[in-house]
Amino acid sequence: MNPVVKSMNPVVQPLSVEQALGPSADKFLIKQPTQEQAEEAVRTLILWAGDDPSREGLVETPRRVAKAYKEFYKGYQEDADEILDRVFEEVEGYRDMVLVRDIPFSSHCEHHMVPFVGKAHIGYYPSEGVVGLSKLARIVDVYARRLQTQETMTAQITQTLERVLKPRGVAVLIEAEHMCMSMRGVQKQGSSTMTTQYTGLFREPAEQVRFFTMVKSAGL
Ligand SMILES: Nc1nc2c(ncn2[C@@H]2O[C@H](COP(=O)(O)OP(=O)(O)OP(=O)(O)O)[C@@H](O)[C@H]2O)c(=O)[nH]1
Ligand SMILES: [Zn+2]
Repeated sequence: MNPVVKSMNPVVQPLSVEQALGPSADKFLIKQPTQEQAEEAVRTLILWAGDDPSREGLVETPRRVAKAYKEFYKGYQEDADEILDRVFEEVEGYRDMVLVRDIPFSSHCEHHMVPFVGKAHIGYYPSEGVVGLSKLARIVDVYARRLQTQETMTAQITQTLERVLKPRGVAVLIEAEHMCMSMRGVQKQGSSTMTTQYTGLFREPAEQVRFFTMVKSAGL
């Protein structure tokens, strides 16, 4: 039986998309709803699920969900180009591939807002210096913590490295499991999706083989 749902606060209404977007559809001009409006939207979804947002176990949930959203989607507040603004040039002429593999990430697909979780592997051939290794992992998080598809995320990471570092080549491989395919819908647990994007030297098939072999070779 459905729980009895008490009336909700009539004053706070969730912001409509039109209100949030204003006259422009430019996503960077989106007016952020207030915390209260975000919490009200969560209450609406709890009702939609069929539960009572005013019962004890759920009464704090809208506040927690709003807080969690700040974390899940903090990439909108971050600028990937700024993260890469420091290049180390004193590397004794090192010019071979730099590969950071097995960078774990969790993201949310833009179609269902359900998690997809996996690993990113990033390789590049430096031109005028190298970038801090942790910065590559930070770039992954900037895009993972937004709504998008795995393909978009792969392309965005590649384009950012290409634009800012101007390397001789970039290779990005992402493998992930999409909860929208395992927890719901077609319900295929364990299937994974791989996406790749290559630029510069990595357009050569032999370089792609080398990259893939290094990604999949035995670890430490
Ligand atoms: N290409 C791509 N598709 C994705 C990604 N994340 C989720 N999807 C897919 O997005 C599609 C959305 O399809 P729709 O038919 O519009 O939505 P749906 O009725 O929920 O589809 P089902 O998941 O098949 O139930 C699904 O096939 C998902 O598997 C992604 O990162 N990349
Ligand atoms: Zn999905």
